[in-house]
Parts: sequence; C-alpha cells; structure tokens
Amino acid sequence: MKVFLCPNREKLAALTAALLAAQIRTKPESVLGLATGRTMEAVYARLVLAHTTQQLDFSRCTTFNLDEYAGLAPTDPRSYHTYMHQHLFQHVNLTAEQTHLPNGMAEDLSAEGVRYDALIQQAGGIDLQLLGLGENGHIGFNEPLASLSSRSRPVVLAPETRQQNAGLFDGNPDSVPPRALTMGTGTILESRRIILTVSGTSKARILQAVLEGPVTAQKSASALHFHNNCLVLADQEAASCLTTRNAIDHAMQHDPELSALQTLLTAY
Ligand SMILES: O=P(O)(O)OC[C@H]1O[C@](O)(CO)[C@@H](O)[C@@H]1O
Repeated sequence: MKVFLCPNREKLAALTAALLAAQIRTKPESVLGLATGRTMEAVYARLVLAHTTQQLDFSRCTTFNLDEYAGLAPTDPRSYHTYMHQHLFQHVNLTAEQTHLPNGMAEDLSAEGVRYDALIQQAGGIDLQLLGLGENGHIGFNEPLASLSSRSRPVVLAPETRQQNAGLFDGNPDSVPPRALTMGTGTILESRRIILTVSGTSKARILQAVLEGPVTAQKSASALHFHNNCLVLADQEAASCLTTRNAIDHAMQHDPELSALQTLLTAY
C-alpha cells in the first residue's frame, strides 16, 4: 500500500480524476470499478470536465459500481443508479450497456450477487477500482465482521452506515434501506489496481485505524494491506490523525511513483 497526501479536497479530487483519466487514456477499453458518496462527486465533476474539454473518451470502457440499496428501483432518485447517472453517465459517452450496478430489485438478491461477480469476470476483471471509505472502515458496503474474502452478495447495513448515508433520505437514518447489495471484499481485492480516496476530518480517526492498525474483519478497508497495487489518496484533514506522517512524507519524496504524483498535482 502506498499513501499520498494532497493539500486539500479540491486537489484530492483533481488527482483522483487525473489517475482515472490516465488509466482510460493508457487503456481505452479499461474496466473501471466505481464508487458513490459525497467524496466522489467532485471526482466525477472533474472527469466530466475532462470529457468535455479534453476529449476524454469513455466509449470503450466498461464500468461496475460497488453497491446499490436493496428495494430501490434504478429510477428512484435515492438509488446509486440515479447518483451515477446524474454525476457521470449522462454527461459522458457511456451507453447503458457499458455500465453496471447491482440490481437492488432482484427477486433473489444472493443470485444477483453471483451474477454480478460472473459479469465482472466475463468483462476480464476490474483494471482500476475506485473506493471511498465508510466512517466505520468499510469499503463498498462490507460492514464490520464480514469475511475479508467475501463475494458480491446482499448485506445488512450497519446503523452507522445508515446514519452516514441519511443525507439522500431526508436526513432520516430509518428511511435508509436496511439492506443492500455490495461487491465483496474478496471481489474488490481481485481488481488489478485500487485507489482509495479519503477526504475530511470525519474520516481522520478511521483512516488512522485502517492504515496503522491491524488487518481486521471489523474494518474491511484494512484488507487493502493485502493488495499489491493499492494507492491511498487523502487530504490533510483526513490525514490529521496519522502518526506515520514522517514515513509518508519521506516516501512521497523518494518513491518514484509518489514523486510522479507530486508532479501531476502541480498541474492542478
Ligand atoms: O464519500 P462519503 O459520502 O463519505 O461516502 C463514502 C461511502 O460511499 C460508499 O462508497 C458507498 O458505497 C461507501 O463505501 C462509503 O460509505
């Protein structure tokens, strides 16, 4: 795992988007794993800008999102289908056939999880998976105590996740669906490359626990330590509880991959 710190949330979004754009330019037929949440809104805004002003071409990409609420139709304004449509899909040259989210309305949610994993495999696996971090340390909706080798499947959302994501549901956690479909932690770890983007003071303590604490099923993000090509991008607020700042700063100066990010960042 490598960690790169950005001066603020704008640069964090710009760098995350620049790395996604570079992936698409290097491999136009990339299979992208996409995430939702507030952190990603600025990332998608940058990608849309790159599409409209720099001809970033999505026409050969395939996308797979991490998760969807159970019982919400794709047209429901609170669904992640709608989120992705509003923030990215409708603004770039991606057709409906190229984009995938789990079907929260599937009659058999377990079978839908199996189908989703099979679709990812058929597409050749995920080249680059983008991740956000839940305040309880989850990635996707892999809540505390879920197996770190789990496959895509239906899950029960933790109370703190329903609280964190209540914004889309009139601020009422009880209105957030109690269940969801998520890509499994094991499925996520099969991605060839992973970027975890973390922003804000509300994530500072959990980021410290994930990066500096043990690998534990209590925090599925900690399983990222087992991935050999995972980059963590954080802004200063999210990094504010890290006790390993010296080591991170040193690596940012001397690791060629991280120094290249520094150079890329100066363009924004
Ligand atoms: O960026 P935010 O709003 O903090 O949300 C991050 C959340 O989004 C998700 O990606 C939604 O699946 C979760 O992993 C995480 O809870």
